[in-house]
Amino acid sequence: MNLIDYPDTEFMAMGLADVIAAQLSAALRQRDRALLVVPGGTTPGPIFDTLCGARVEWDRIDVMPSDERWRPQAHLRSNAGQIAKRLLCERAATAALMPLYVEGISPEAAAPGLAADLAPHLPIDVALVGMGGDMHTASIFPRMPGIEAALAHDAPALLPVRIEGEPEPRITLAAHVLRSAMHLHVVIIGSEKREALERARNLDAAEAPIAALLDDATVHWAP
Ligand SMILES: O=C(O)[C@H](O)[C@@H](O)[C@H](O)[C@H](O)COP(=O)(O)O
Repeated sequence: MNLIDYPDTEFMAMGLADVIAAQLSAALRQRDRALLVVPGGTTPGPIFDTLCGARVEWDRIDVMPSDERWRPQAHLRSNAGQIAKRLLCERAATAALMPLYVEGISPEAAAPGLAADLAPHLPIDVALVGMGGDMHTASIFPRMPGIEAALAHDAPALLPVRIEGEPEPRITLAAHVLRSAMHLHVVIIGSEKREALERARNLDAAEAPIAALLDDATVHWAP
C-alpha cells in the first residue's frame, strides 16, 4: 500500500485531481477512450470540483460510479446524480456518464446486462474509491450477505447488494474489478478513518473489505 498524507483536504483535493487528470490523459495516449470510476459519498466532492476543470479530453472519457444506491438519478441518494452534478460540469461536461441504475428492474436483474456493457471498457483506467468508518468500500460491506462472492477473484463484475437497514438495495463493482484498475486510489479524511485503515491492514477482507484493495492502491489521507 502506498500512503500519501496531505496537510489538509484542500491540498489533497487539488493534488489528487491533478494525478487523476494526468493518468486519464496518459491512458488516452494509448486508447481511444478511458474509463474513470468514482465513488459516492461526501469525500469526493472537493476532488470533483477541481477535476471537472482539468484539461483532459473529456469527450473521450467514460465515467461510472463504483457502486450505486438503487434510486433514479434525480434522487438525492443517487451516486450517478452526484457525479453528474459535481463532476460532469465545466470542461468535464462532455464526458459520458455510465449510470448503474436501471429503471423498472431490480439490481439482481440488471447486473448481468450492466456487466456485459462494462466488459469492453475493462480494465478500469483510473478508479477512485472511498472507505466508510466500518472499512467498507464501494458497496462491499463487512460480513454482508454475499460478501464471499463480492471478494471472489472470479466474481461477476457487478453484484447486487441488499443489506438490512439500508434504505434501498445497491449494486457494486466486485473487488477484483477495482483491484485490476490501471490506477487505484483510495481517498479518506479524518482520524477515525485513518485508524480504521490501520486496523484493516491486519484484518480479513470479509471483516474489512477495503483490505482487498490495499496492496494495489495508493491511499490519500488528510486530517
Ligand atoms: O455509495 C457510497 O456511499 C460510496 O460509494 C461509499 O463506498 C463511500 O465511498 C463510503 O461510504 C464513504 O463515504 P463518505 O465519503 O461519505 O465518508
